[in-house]
Amino acid sequence: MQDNLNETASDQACDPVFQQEQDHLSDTYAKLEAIAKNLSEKMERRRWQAAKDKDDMQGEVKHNFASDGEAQETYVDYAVLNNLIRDYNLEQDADSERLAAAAKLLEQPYFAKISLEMRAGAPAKDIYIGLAGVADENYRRMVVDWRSPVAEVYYNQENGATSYEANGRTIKVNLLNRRQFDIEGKTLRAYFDSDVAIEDSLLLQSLSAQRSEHMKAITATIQKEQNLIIRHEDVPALLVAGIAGSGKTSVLLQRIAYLFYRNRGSLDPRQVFLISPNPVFAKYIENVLPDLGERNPETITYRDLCARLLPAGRNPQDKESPLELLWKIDRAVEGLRFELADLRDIKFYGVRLVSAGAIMQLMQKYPNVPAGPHLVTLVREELFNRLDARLKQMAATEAVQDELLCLSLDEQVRLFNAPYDPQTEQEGRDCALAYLQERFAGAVLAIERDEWLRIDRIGMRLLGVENLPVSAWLYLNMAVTGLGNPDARYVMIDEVQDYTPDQLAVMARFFRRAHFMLLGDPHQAIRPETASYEQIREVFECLRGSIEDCQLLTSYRSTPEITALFAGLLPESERMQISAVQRADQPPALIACPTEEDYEQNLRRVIREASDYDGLTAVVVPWKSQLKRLQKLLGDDTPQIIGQDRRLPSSGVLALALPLAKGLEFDHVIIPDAGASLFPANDHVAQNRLYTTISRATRTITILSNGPLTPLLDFANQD
Ligand SMILES: Nc1ncnc2c1ncn2[C@@H]1O[C@H](COP(=O)(O)OP(=O)(O)OP(=O)(O)O)[C@@H](O)[C@H]1O
Repeated sequence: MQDNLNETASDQACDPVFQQEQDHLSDTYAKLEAIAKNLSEKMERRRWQAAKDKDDMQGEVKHNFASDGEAQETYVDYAVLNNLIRDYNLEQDADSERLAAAAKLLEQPYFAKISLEMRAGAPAKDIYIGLAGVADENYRRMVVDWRSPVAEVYYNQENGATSYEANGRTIKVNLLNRRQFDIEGKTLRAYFDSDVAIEDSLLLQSLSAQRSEHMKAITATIQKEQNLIIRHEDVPALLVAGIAGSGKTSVLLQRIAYLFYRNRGSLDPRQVFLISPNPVFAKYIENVLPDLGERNPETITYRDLCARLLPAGRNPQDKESPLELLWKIDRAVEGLRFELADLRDIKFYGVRLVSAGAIMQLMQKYPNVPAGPHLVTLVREELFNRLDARLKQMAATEAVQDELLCLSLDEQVRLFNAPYDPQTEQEGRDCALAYLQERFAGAVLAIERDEWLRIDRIGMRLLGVENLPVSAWLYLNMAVTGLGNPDARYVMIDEVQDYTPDQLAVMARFFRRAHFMLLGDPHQAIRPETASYEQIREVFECLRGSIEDCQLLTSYRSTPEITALFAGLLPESERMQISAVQRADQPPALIACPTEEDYEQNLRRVIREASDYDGLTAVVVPWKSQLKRLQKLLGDDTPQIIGQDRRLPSSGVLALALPLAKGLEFDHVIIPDAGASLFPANDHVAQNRLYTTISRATRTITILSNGPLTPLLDFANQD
């Protein structure tokens, strides 16, 4: 590998390759500036021209509806005007996308170059790869997007004969050189030519940079095993098992960016869901996709999802349902027939708008349609009509007309844009209908949400279970009514090991047409009831047909010393496969304090010292309740406590519980008490908690205990 990282400015001046690349960069940068300037001017001109054309044409439209023919002519004029505006908008949108790409590239025009021999003996073709693609005025590619097919060769990290896939074809090429750049704006700082796959100077350089309060994109340094996942073909479910810090979240976000690129124009961010473990995590990752020039997908927690689907007042957090119960629902629903007691009146403000009996009669109109989503859809449509008819009937009554007269003047103006003063009977009825439609808007929602079905009663009848747990209730609702999101095309679940099997089954069924990507680490399961990888496979094989597996075994987050410490908690066969790429740093500090006094002194000391460190230090306890103990012990010296809705600061010392620290990383981690009472030996879940906590650290880890350290760490003390 050739590396000019340590070259001084004068060395660089003598390096002809450096000079050539700097010249190429300067040239590219100047072209990018010109492209951005031209686009801005073109857009400004178009804006002006569009406004003028619109004014001119609006002046010419006659607004004449006197006869059918004249009305027809007016409509045609409007259509022409609308088309003109649409064409302007389309052109403006396309240019605004190009301008955004050019602006992005002005920050860093590219980060790599591959020199390819496309055919044996043909001259090498240099391809520069950047965050976006851009062509010059002759339509020659100056920079190709990192997601374009040919860029795959860069990520394959293999010099010599290699290939990439484009339009379903495998294209064989010879990679002569793979060059990485450290560039800022128009300045080339360094370049690295790598001919050995595993050496990646840019990666080392990027990893040695201090972490920040927000996650960063890893576009320039995506590794081969990560790239396989990012560019994976669409499958019903892809299950990724990656050790702590192996880039699962990074890969997930890069994949979303890749999907938006590959499906440009057809994939809307609202069709992609990211199920995030908690709001702090969602804030931690929220900048990555916008920095890549893409919009964020719908990011929600499982709890939020349930809250949206459950009836008001029902707590989304609840005991879990055994998978068997869910599978039983599928079987039971097959023979279901609705009974009157399964239905409830649609009733608001004491007014029965549609009775359960009337709903039953509607159902009887379809004797051959079995109970289930199809029948529910038919009845739902009928109910909308019924409600409409009922409101119209009510609007004609004197009682409602009287109510209108009693409305305050403000209310009348808000509802009818003028004081209520109908000139005809029909006008009076129209006003009354508008009033009733607003008053009973909840009824429309209740019909939409199929609240006229008593899911609990149906569950009781079919399954003999009273008060169905949340997931069983949702699952039954989906089976009976077809509740779900059929428009979602991709669903990404991060920290998949933290969900129970029934929660996963609810998501697999709710997003019934989506491709799932499930990322997790079985060793980071910190609650006993969550799904094992075998159970995850069972759920997705059962509900989505099949599941494919991928692994990530390199730690990018932590130093080799920290990686060895958390890997030491794993069985030997797994430990042997794990590697770290960071540069070596300080060994972990393990401090077992013989007395209470000694413990308090040491804890105060390490927290005090941490406040002078560069970067962010987290004091991580296993549960929220431990934070109270910490406060009791340290009083005013307790670090700032981070709760659910907080953003992470960029530096300082903070304290938080492990469930919230999951998925995040900190420069320094302090485990205030790693004694046997919190981390008992032979306790698999406690071992996972320790593994997860240690692996949050990027640079240093300090572990204290009041008394002896947990026997789980005996291996570390022996070294
Ligand atoms: N290819 C890469 N190039 C540069 N940095 C990387 C790369 N892969 C991962 N990283 C960095 O490693 C750290 C860990 O990545 P990430 O949080 O995505 O891992 P993870 O597997 O989701 O972690 P965990 O499961 O432990 O929460 C991040 O700082 C990320 O930027």
